[in-house]
Amino acid sequence: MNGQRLLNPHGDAPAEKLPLVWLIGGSDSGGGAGIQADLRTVTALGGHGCTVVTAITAQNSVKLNAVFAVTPQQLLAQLDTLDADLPPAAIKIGQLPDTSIALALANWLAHWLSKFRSRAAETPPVIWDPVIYASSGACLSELSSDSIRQLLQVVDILTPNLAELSWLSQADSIATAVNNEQALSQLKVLRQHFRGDILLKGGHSDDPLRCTDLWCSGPQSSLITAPRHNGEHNRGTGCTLASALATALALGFTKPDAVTIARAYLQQALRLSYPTGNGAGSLGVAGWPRQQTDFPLWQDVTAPLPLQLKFARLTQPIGLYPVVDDLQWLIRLLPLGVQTIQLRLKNKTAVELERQIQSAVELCRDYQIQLFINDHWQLAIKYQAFGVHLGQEDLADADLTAIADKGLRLGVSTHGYAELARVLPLQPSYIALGHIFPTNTKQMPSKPQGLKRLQHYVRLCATVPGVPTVAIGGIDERNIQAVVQTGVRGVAVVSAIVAAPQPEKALQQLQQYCHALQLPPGVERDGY
Ligand SMILES: Cc1ncc(COP(=O)(O)OP(=O)(O)O)c(N)n1
Ligand SMILES: Cc1ncsc1CCOP(=O)(O)O
Repeated sequence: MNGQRLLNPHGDAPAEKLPLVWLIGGSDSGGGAGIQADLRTVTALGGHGCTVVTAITAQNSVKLNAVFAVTPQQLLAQLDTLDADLPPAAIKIGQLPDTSIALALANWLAHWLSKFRSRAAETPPVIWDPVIYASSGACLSELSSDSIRQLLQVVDILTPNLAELSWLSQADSIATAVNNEQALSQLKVLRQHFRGDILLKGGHSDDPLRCTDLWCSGPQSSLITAPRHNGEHNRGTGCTLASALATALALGFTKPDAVTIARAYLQQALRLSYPTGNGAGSLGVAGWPRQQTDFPLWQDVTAPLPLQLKFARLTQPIGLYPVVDDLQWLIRLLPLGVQTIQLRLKNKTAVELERQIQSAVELCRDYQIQLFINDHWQLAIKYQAFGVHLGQEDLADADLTAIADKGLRLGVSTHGYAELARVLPLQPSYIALGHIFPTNTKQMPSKPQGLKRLQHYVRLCATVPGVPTVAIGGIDERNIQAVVQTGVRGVAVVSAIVAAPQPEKALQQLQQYCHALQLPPGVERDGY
């Protein structure tokens, strides 16, 4: 070691406390699964794991020889001790060897969580990976239905596989896929006594090519698909997925983003898996997932995107990208050397909308400027605009096939990993990443992403050739340099130009910081 400390993948201040993740589960003497796999995962993703051991298992890569449950007293001593000094940002539960341990944990957590609720404080998310069988097939958990019901009262996210779903819903058969009738009816039964979210894992489904999981959160269901990894060294996949999920939640990611990160982390770990003994080996450990090929495809069950379409590419670098709400702005700003601009018309009459879009297209054609029309894709097609900018919700309603077939470019808004996993495979003409800083221009349902996350998103998108990135939200002359340094190809601004005392001057000043955006690296030569 050269004395340097490892950096948290999502922070550059190693002296800061890392988010704590409590790992409640069994020890695997072989080191492939259980608390050993959990600890590796939490560390790799930038958290600090604390352990509450529920059982000692004697296992190697071939066989499970014995399970020794701790006593409820030993369990409670560990929980109380951690609670006194090391408060968790998330809790992951794995193996619960018997009913007495499950009940002791459920009661302890119910009491502990009620203290948060009485202060109206947010509770740390509790994730339960309900392991019943080791991958060798040996039984790890024998729980009464009453203890399962009590546990489900204190759990926020459940991560069963198909066998565990059948166990939890007391069905007499195991479904063969996460979204067939059998699985859906078992989920319905489970949801009668579980209020939280479910990540149903499809690793044991009958699809030889893909591994598809189902994320059920409130009324929304999404399919999360990745190529199936057919290697034999796959001990601890469930533990790794659930502890990655807990860590991403502890780091402050939204649930869909945390699920996406966890799935990408697992895919990367499977790709890097290695042999240990004579049986199934262990998963590799490699830190924050960065390659798009490790990220799953995220699809809404009801509105999957048509991924076979080919959108036209940009013809110039994006550069400084003003987003304006009236044609008058185009007339003022176009002569100043803008390469890309967006007309984001809100609250206009139908007649005015059409008039402005038609004039804007003609004007930008004269100046050879890349004009994106926000939302109004029918009018953009009608007047042959350079491109359309759509939000995530708009994607389901718009005729993407017509946009692609008519040669219009497509820009898409994203607000995190799950949305990126949804739209990166679509290969739009650019991807907007927002909002980076607080903004007063638009009420945002999400939190600002900040520069660190922006940097991660930019690097991830850079692994998909020809899809440049644009940063948006709260960008002004105080922070634009730092934004440009993340490697984004465009910087979209609204108020820093249109609310400036001298908009033309503000635009020219901001442009000066964007020179680096004019020099696209070789990989993007086929399309900016
Ligand atoms: C470059 C760029 N990024 C994001 C947005 C936001 O678009 P959308 O999600 O469609 O929301 P509204 O603009 O309609 O409020 C954008 N317009 N441009
Ligand atoms: C439309 C939009 N989408 C995400 S943030 C944003 C507003 C950006 O405006 P500003 O540059 O004034 O923060």
